[in-house]
Amino acid sequence: MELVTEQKKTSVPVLPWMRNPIDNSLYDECPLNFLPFLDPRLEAALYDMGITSLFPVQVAVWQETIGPGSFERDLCINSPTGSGKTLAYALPIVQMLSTRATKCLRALVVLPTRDLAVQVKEVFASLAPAVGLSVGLAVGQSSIADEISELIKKPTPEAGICFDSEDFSLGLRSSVDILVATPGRLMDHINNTKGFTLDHLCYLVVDETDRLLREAYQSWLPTVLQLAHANNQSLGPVASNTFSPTFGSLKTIRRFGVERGFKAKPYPRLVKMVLSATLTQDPSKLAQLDLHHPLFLTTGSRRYQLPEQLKSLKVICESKLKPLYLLALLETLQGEKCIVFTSSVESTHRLCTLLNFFGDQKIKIKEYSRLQRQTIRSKTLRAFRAGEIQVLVSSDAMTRGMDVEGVKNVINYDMPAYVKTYIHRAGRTARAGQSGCCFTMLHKDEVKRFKKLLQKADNNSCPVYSIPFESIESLRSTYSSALEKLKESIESEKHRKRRVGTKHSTVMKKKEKSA
Ligand SMILES: Nc1ncnc2c1ncn2[C@@H]1O[C@H](COP(=O)(O)OP(=O)(O)OP(=O)(O)O)[C@@H](O)[C@H]1O
Repeated sequence: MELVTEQKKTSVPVLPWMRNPIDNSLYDECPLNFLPFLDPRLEAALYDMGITSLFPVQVAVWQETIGPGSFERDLCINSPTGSGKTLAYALPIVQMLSTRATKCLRALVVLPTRDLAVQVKEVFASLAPAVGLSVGLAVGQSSIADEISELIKKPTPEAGICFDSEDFSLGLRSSVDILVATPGRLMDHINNTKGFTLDHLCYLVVDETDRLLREAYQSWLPTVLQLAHANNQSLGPVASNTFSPTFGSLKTIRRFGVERGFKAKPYPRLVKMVLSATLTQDPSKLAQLDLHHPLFLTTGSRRYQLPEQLKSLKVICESKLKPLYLLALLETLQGEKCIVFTSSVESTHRLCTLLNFFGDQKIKIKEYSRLQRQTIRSKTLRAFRAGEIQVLVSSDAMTRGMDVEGVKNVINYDMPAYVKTYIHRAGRTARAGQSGCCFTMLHKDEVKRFKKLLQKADNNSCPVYSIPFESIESLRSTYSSALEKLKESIESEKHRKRRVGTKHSTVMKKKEKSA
């Protein structure tokens, strides 16, 4: 079995352009006042964000975009969690678009989840207004009608002039220069929103690429590429004067990429930037992105890299006493901000309910999972950011990309099944050069498997973190009553669900009858 896996691993070819990457770690941090070509308005906006220098990956990307690289190649960026990938793409895109005279949708950033998109939009929103650009969000946070009115500007009818509906839709324009979207809502707008067009798109960012490529999401990627490609052709040297009547004399000039082996003939293209802390190397997956002469930027020589300031620790415990070990561990962490990961939404709910039945807690513990409504999730996240909640028990909804200041610890209540999951979960701490700990709770039978998993992230150091025996003993007396309460709570939830289900089906039957 092992042998087969090994053979499989070695038989996957690494794409030639991935063999000689640029190493981000060879760059030093660069103070803003030394960064070449940085627009002074953006420099001021960065200072306002509390940023005084750029991190290595940001300097490397700046070189390849605004610097001598000049956006000539598509960029594939593999860089550890918390290393600052968002600003690495946001800053050059905003700077490039700062000279645009007319508003239309030029940059599209796609992310896998709503919370992540909201977070990234905030980074753009801290920069873009400084140079007169607007940023929109298409994630389904508000109603589609509200979203459309944020994204599309209607023509203002002049006094005495009456538009018929066709004229009216011709006058629709984008209200935003940059759009941050999740694939589902993006497709809704592509398919249904009048005036929404990718005709003028110059930059496409696919963040958390490996996650987004795993899911087809109504073929969002081929659709975006096809729409952009169709426009590329209409923007070709011959047809470069043919533009959508919507924009009158407005011309969209894309970057002119020079394809090697293409007789150095320039042609307009959509610039792509794809990023992850665990970027796929699978040629068939990367082929979906249709990259132009891609340049690979990675950090260090290893495929996967954990943040430098991250300490990995393991807690060995008996399965049936695991909640007690967790509580005792949380006690030793003394209310520091902490995320506890479980393997499913159901176990997240059960564990969080159980922990709260222990009573007499000095720390506030809340659940965060896809089972919950978005409004509840957003409220929980806000409270966690504000420090009103100290512990989040989370399913993998929190695993990728989420950036919450001051998270000191991550606890894997259930051992992650894959190294990529370990990397993304652990990466919620030790961000932006800060220190942090990732504890993994293991039964002794899991220790060997976990060691192998960590080795894939080149981590051979994961000492045991001991929980004092007395701490466990002191919790035992409340354990059985907490378990009893959990059982009752789950039962009553089941009843409630059944009642709601019956009520719903009675209403449906009545409706059918009256129809
Ligand atoms: N140049 C900088 N100076 C100080 N802080 C920075 C800088 N760049 C980014 N940060 C901060 O670092 C944190 C991590 O950044 P970001 O979320 O972009 O990381 P990431 O590489 O995308 O991580 P992940 O892979 O987990 O998504 C954020 O809080 C961000 O504000």
